[in-house]
Amino acid sequence: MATRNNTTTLQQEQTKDKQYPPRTRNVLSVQSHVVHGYVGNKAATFPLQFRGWNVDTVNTVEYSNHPGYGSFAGYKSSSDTITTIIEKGLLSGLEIAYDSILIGYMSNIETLTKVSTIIGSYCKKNKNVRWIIDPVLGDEGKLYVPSETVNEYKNILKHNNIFLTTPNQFEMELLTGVQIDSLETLRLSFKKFHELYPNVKNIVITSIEISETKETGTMLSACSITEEIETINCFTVPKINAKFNGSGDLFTALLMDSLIPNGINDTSVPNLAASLSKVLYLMDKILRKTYQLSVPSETSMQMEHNIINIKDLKLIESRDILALGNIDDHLPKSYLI
Ligand SMILES: Nc1ncnc2c1ncn2[C@@H]1O[C@H](COP(=O)(O)OP(=O)(O)O)[C@@H](O)[C@H]1O
Ligand SMILES: Cc1ncc(COP(=O)(O)O)c(C=O)c1O
Repeated sequence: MATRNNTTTLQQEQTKDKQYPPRTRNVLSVQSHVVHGYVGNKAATFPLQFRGWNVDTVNTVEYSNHPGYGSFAGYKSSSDTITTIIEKGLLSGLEIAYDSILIGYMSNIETLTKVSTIIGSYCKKNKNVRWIIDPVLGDEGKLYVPSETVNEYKNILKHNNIFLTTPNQFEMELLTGVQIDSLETLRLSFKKFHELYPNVKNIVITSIEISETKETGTMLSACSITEEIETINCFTVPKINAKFNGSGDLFTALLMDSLIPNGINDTSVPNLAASLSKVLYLMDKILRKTYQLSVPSETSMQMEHNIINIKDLKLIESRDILALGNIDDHLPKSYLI
């Protein structure tokens, strides 16, 4: 009896939905790789696979662990190896139809330039491929790449059709030349971004701290789209008293997942602010779980005024969160600035 009921439910689902089961989407993800831990491709792969993606990973570095540990071993992949794998092996050789291409940490400017040239011409020929760029330049006022890299990202964003980019506050400042220290300058930075890079469709600033947020222990995340450049949706994010390695990489992967249809929700093209709201909700749950499993409660109390560094996301332990459905009633609401 139970079996028959289950079958009926499945049949009902199949007729109700446009496509059942959901379509498996394909992404080419060009990021760093660590043997131990979860940054770069290691932070993106499991969540994306779990949510129905084939994830083809090209590893820009192969490290034992991320450098934030204080010691590590490994190597940077040469730009020739990376470009041969992408161009000769995957795009020309196998002619894989990717839904999206995601680029994150590049080990040097030569790799960034070569990889972007290849992806740029692939996307020109295949207009439905979404190119997603997480520009890795620095954080909290500190540049951690050679300064020429900033100009290279500017060129790439200016001369290609980019589906989504996810700079942090400092990266947005570098790309626009506008220092963000108030809601007014935040708005100005988006205006400048749209003027400089009109072919970038969706833009999200991952985390923003200005004097107002510092007083309230919060951060902001904000987004805007080319079709409505005057509209900036802003979310208040409660700040957890920790610095997480890999959170930006996970964030961009989850946002890509939410924005690219899987056949079930094709009827309503996902909207950027709605997708960002879902991702912020999931990030909050995953980071709180990571904190709770990483920091003993006594230490947590002692650490109240000091920021603790959490080297590894607890991604596997967060699989129930990645599977969450019916979260619409709990999602954070945005406000316009
Ligand atoms: N300390 C934190 N407290 C709460 N949320 C955080 C924290 N750090 C990161 N996040 C979440 O992770 C997302 C990605 O942010 P972040 O790691 O700052 O990106 P990036 O790597 O681009 O600097 C943020 O939008 C936020 O939702
Ligand atoms: C090689 C590499 N890739 C990616 C990351 C993740 O960067 P973030 O912590 O800003 O998400 C790190 C962080 O230490 C890293 O060392």
